[in-house]
Order: sequence, then C-alpha cells, then structure tokens
Amino acid sequence: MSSVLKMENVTKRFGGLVAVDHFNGYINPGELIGLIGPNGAGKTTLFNLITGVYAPDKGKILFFGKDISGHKPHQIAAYGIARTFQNIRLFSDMTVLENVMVSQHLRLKNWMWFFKSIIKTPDAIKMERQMKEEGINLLKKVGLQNLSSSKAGSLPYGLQRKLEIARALATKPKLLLLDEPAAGMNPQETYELMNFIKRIKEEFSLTIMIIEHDMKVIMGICERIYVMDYGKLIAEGCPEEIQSNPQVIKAYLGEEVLL
Ligand SMILES: Nc1ncnc2c1ncn2[C@@H]1O[C@H](COP(=O)(O)OP(=O)(O)OP(=O)(O)O)[C@@H](O)[C@H]1O
Repeated sequence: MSSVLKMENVTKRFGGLVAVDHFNGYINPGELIGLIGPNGAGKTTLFNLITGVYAPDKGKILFFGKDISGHKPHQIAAYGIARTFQNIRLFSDMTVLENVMVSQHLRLKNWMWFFKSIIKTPDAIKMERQMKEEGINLLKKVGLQNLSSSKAGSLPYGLQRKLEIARALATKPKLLLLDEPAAGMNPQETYELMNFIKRIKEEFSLTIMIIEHDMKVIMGICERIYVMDYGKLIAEGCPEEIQSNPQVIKAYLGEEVLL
C-alpha cells in the first residue's frame, strides 16, 4: 500500500537546537495518527515542515510519493494537505459562512479569478454562487448550518474550533493535520470533538494526524501513535503499546499528563 505521507530523516535546526531530529514515519490512507510528546518535543515544527512553513535542513517529505520538501505552503495546500493551528485563527468579524468561503477562494490558485471576482464578471458571479452553495453544504455536514450568518467571534469556544476544522475541510484536503484541537475545551466539548473527528474522517474520506496533549483524545480515537521527545522519535505503536512503553512513560515523568 502506498503511503499518504512519508517522512525520511526529516531534520530541522533552529541555530544550535535540533527541533526535529532525523524523523522517520509514514501515514497510510485512512489512518488516524496521533503525534504526542512533552512541550517543546518538536511536534508543531514537524507540522510546519509538512505544510511548508519551514523547509527541512535534511531529509525528505513525500506526499503520495511526490517529494514536497521545501515547497511553499500554498502549493502544499493545493496538493491536498490542510491544517488547523494551536491558537484559533478565524476571521472573527466575518460570518461563519464567509470564513468557510475564504478558504474556498484559496483553492482558486489563479490571479485571473481573483481579479474577475473583484470586478464581478458573470462567470465570477456564477462561481461565487456555486461556492456559497458548497459552503452551505459543508456547514450542513459539520452541523453549523444554523449559525452560518453568525459572526465567527461570537461562537462558543468549542464551535469556533469546529469552524476552524470546517474551514480546513473547505480546501478539500486528503490529509488533515490538527494541532491541539481539544486545547481549552471542557470535557463535554472534548467528547463531542472526538466523535466529530471520527465522523468527518469517514464522511470526507480523510487521513488525519493529530497533535494533542489530552491523552483521552489520543488513546480514544487514534489507531497508531508517534511519540517525540527532544526532536527525536522515541516510540511508535498502537495506544496499548504506547501506554506501556517505558521510554514514553519516562519522557512524561514530571508532566501532568497521565498516559
Ligand atoms: N521559529 C523558531 N525559532 C527558534 N526556535 C523554535 C522555533 N520554533 C520552535 N522552536 C523551538 O523548537 C523546539 C520545538 O518546538 P515545537 O513548537 O515544535 O514543540 P512542540 O512539541 O509542538 O511543543 P508544544 O507541545 O509546547 O506545542 C522548542 O524548543 C521551541 O522553542
């Protein structure tokens, strides 16, 4: 089976600090993969390398076999990799529907369309209408349709997180990277988020990689888990293997996290 994503010896340095150190890993189609590790382990840096925010100093990142190492973020988004961020990055003064439509516009990679949509040519108006329909359909699928005209900033925290994921889905990704989606959520919101992630994975035929400090989420929904510490991959396996791995337990000693 060919991997959706393959990382070969991926390395990123910041001055003297090796934030990601010869990381090797793969994600198969349809997998839900966890990426865990103590603070500063290099998890977000790995997401930044996959999405083109940084180019690796060494190593390769392959997406469906194509070497995407060092490609620009907009190119990588167009190949089919979307992400959410640790800190919510919505346009809070725009409506829920507008937030989703902004992402749809990002799919239009060409300046001509951008220009046409500003001067409102007939084909641009038609396209805008189609996008609105698509946006409303997407909001229906994620259960936000009743809030389509609410300001994003007025939504409760849990729904803002959901909208962030919906916005990532609007770019029609094959691989979705979620960076601490449960951060700041209460237990009820976290429970709903877990079901939501499982549901969208099936409904949108996604492959998902998730960074999360909440072990209930990781152990509850992930099929396979990568564990990083000080930039290095220290363990890989199913939830049961990770929970009983002595190196993982040692890496987490002194942390509040209970495996
Ligand atoms: N742009 C940067 N410049 C310098 N150092 C950086 C930069 N980005 C990250 N680092 C450092 O690289 C290391 C890995 O950071 P990273 O954010 O990837 O960790 P993390 O595992 O995501 O941590 P957390 O769980 O706290 O989000 C840390 O020591 C961090 O301070």
